[in-house]
Amino acid sequence: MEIQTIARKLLDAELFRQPIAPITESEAQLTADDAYRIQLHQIQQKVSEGAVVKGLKIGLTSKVMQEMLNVHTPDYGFILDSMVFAETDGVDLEKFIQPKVEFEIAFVFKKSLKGPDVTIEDVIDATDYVVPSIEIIDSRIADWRIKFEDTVADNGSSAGAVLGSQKTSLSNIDIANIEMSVYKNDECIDTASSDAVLGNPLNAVVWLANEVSRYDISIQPGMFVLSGALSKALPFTNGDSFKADFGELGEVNISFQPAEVKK
Ligand SMILES: C=C/C=C(\O)C(=O)O
Repeated sequence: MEIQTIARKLLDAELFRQPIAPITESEAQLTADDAYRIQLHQIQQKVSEGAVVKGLKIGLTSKVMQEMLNVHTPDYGFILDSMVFAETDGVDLEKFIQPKVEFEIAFVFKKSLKGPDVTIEDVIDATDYVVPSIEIIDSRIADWRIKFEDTVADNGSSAGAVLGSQKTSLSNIDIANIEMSVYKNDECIDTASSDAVLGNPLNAVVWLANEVSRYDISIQPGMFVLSGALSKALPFTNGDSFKADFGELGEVNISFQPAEVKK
């Protein structure tokens, strides 16, 4: 099947909230390169319709997430303006198919980063500040039955991002040693450390900047990058709220509520 045809199926799955069978079931020969081209085709389609790329997400950078989804290679996807929510928004579950939330560190850039030879020093130099963040992931593939190529083609299973308000310069912290506690409806339900992300979230950004350069993509000033989840992705229902407390980085909040109860 053609790249454009598979991209259209995924776009329709998202639009009509009707998940499709794993692409890898019918397209056993699909390569990682094919999958990234399917992803890019959808993003280019949305951009041609007016969407704006605000950032990128890195996925599958922690052991807990790799084990949870049985996919053991990091990947990435794009975050568009329509996917960015404010902490105060009250996100409606009905927008998604089978969503989960993840807690991550977001890097916001003041300089561009263009691979293929990006180093940790380049990332530190290009970073304006970091903020705590939440990613909403969702799968347009039925029951999350994803292989690596399925989630890549499906924009890294991304569906939304929330950035916290506290901005911290990398020079003021040890980004590889940030402790995080996750609260669901005010109860602490998980903890993790930032070194869960490839040993240091900076490694994840280096990886991303070099990977995207294969497609002539660079990280631009003003864009943000989500590091990948520190801890396990969590399901939720309308009425749930989450807080992730990242200690000296501050906290980030999200609540889910149906559109009709929004103020
Ligand atoms: C399938 C998505 C995984 C992530 O977003 C992650 O590990 O952060």
